[in-house]
Amino acid sequence: MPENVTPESDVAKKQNVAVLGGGSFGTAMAKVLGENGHAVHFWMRDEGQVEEIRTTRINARYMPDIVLEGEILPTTDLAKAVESADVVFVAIPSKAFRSVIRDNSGVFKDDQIVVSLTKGIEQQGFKLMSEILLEEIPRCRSGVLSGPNLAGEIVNRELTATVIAAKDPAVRHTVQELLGCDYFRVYANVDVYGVELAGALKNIYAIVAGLASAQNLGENAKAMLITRGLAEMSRFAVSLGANPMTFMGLAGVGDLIATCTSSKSRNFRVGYAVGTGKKLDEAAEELGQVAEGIYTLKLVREKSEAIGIHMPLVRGLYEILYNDAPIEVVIKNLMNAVQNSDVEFILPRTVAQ
Ligand SMILES: NC(=O)C1=CN([C@@H]2O[C@H](COP(=O)(O)OP(=O)(O)OC[C@H]3O[C@@H](n4cnc5c(N)ncnc54)[C@H](O)[C@@H]3O)[C@@H](O)[C@H]2O)C=CC1
Ligand SMILES: O=C(CO)COP(=O)(O)O
Repeated sequence: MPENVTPESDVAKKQNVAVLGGGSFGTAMAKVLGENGHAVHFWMRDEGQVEEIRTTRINARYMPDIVLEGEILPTTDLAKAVESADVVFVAIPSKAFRSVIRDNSGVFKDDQIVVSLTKGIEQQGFKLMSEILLEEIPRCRSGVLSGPNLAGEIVNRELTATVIAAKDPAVRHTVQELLGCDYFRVYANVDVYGVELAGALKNIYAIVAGLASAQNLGENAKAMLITRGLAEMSRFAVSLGANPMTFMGLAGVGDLIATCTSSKSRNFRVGYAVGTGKKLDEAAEELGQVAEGIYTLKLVREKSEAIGIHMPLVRGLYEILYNDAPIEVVIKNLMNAVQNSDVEFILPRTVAQ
């Protein structure tokens, strides 16, 4: 059978799985897994939230209108959740990802499958979540899930596709079997770094798109920003070892489309708020949920300058968010920069002398 086709069944009908993180995306994935007939050990820190889900089957803070069907087992006992599970999904924001895994590294089992759902980059050392898993729990088999996956749509069973990226084919097949259903399709990739970096980088361009929307820029401008965002993020990722073709897939262009065109994206909403004159802190505070792009922007700006990769949208957005640069000045500078190659894998970019 070809590598990219899911075998009949690697996974017995019902599995024990764990979802770590009780926010929007943890809840969305717990819901899919529960509806697919699996026992979901759903870990979160807050005892009140556990009690609420246990008694009402609703995670009121993050998904107030959604009833979680199936065998959902909320708990504050991470060790018990992980020990009970064959496969662990981690939906913890990047800022806390390492500490949660490190503090509990002893409870993971040899060869256990651990899948990151997180779209961010660690502040120290520019580490992606799969790299953190490899460092903290090298005994486990890891994968990353990324794609155009707005949690608020998935919980309403709106048709969605995603990507599981893992080197180990058994990890890819297992995750396809666990999550796939008539509203959720799981495609496979082996370019773990590319898929993961795409998911983190697109958050930056979702902020840009929100800002453009607030400024009432037209459809041409929106298309320009999304496409140049794609050029910029793939240039950066390829320089770090990602496969450029990954950016043509769901985790690249797919996720850019979903988040750059919708106010359902929290990153888009932060950009929109700043575009209407709010300060970044105020916009983030009002959101009340994680917008990873705010932190990713800082790290990518620093990294791109260190390795000499041209990222004008990153630089411009950084100036607006962190140095209070006037939006119209940044736009003017971007529009008057050197007119360069469209697709630089075909025609190399002209580098200014
Ligand atoms: N919401 C979405 O549509 C999607 C989100 N993601 C990614 O999933 C990750 C998680 O995001 P969301 O669930 O949406 O965020 P959220 O803001 O809705 O929830 C974050 C959750 O993490 C918990 N948390 C924070 N620090 C923690 C710690 N130290 N220990 C334990 N729990 C902690 C919070 O209590 C909260 O339950 C992010 O990296 C995001 O980019 C990926 C795909 C879609
Ligand atoms: O990654 C996402 C959808 O694919 C979620 O985006 P936000 O974090 O901007 O809401």
